[in-house]
Amino acid sequence: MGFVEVKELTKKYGNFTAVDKISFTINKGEIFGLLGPNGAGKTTTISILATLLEPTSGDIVVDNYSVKKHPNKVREMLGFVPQEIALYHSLSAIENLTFWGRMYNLKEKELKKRVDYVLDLVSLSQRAKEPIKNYSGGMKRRINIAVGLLHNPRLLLMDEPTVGVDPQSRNNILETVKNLSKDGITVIYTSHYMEEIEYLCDKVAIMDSGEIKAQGTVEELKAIVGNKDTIKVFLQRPLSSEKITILKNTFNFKGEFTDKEISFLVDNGSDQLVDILGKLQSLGVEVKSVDIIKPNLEKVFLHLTGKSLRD
Ligand SMILES: Nc1ncnc2c1ncn2[C@@H]1O[C@H](COP(=O)(O)OP(=O)(O)OP(=O)(O)O)[C@@H](O)[C@H]1O
Repeated sequence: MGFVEVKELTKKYGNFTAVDKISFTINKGEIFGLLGPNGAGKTTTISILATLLEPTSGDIVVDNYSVKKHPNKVREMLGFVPQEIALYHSLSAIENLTFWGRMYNLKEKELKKRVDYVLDLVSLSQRAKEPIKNYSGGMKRRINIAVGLLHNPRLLLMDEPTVGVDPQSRNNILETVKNLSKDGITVIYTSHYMEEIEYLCDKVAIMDSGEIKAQGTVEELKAIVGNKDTIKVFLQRPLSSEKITILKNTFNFKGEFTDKEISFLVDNGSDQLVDILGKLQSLGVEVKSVDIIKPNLEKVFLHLTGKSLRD
């Protein structure tokens, strides 16, 4: 039994099904990614987990407590970082955090310690006394994350936490999430940025149109498209059909030949590159440039849904 069990979860808004019978399991301390484009149903799923929305059918169980039967028990365990920033702009970071800490009923002595701790975690201790209105969007979002961590949750829900943030804050957020997981906190992270999901997540569910199209580790998902590198060789001159036949007979791995480029699907692109270029040269093929493309979740998404993640 996992720490979080999502069981045939469905959410309808009127006649429209936003989440359609999805199921997944998350173990304690894992970072679980929900990857999908806008409208896939990620926020709806995470809002049900946060006990802000009720499921139409199905259930989510966190550490044996159902969001339907024991929402208060679930709420105690989780920290929620929503997409919208809910901070008082004229107050400082410390004042905002203290306000939220009191909402969580933290005792004053404990509260002060936790405020210092979470500010350090998001690397904003130095700026903590300034009003939030002086902060960049990314810094505000980091304070939002600090709020979600104040009461020491065992499960942290993060809904697209890096949308619209500067690169420095983005890196800080990604490193914070990694460190939380090392401390045993379970994290659910939604995003439409596949690079973040690949970097962070132990397991991933690919969502589209309210459904989970595939789930597993990043490696397992990449294996759906073959888990091979593509070496693209761009040509100086178009190849004759005779030359293409010779090339096809020479290279015994899978490849695609057009008159302007040749793509090879290989196990380890950088190891095979020199050999491939050497063979092409000996056959008189003039090469303009070369690109090695690693398999990624974007390719997997395209393969599963027929569309791009960033449509
Ligand atoms: N309150 C609502 N009433 C009606 N439809 C809704 C409501 N909330 C969301 N939807 C619809 O449900 C679908 C899933 O939305 P959801 O916000 O869960 O997706 P998402 O993957 O989180 O995308 P985003 O990144 O845009 O938030 C969308 O088509 C959205 O328009």
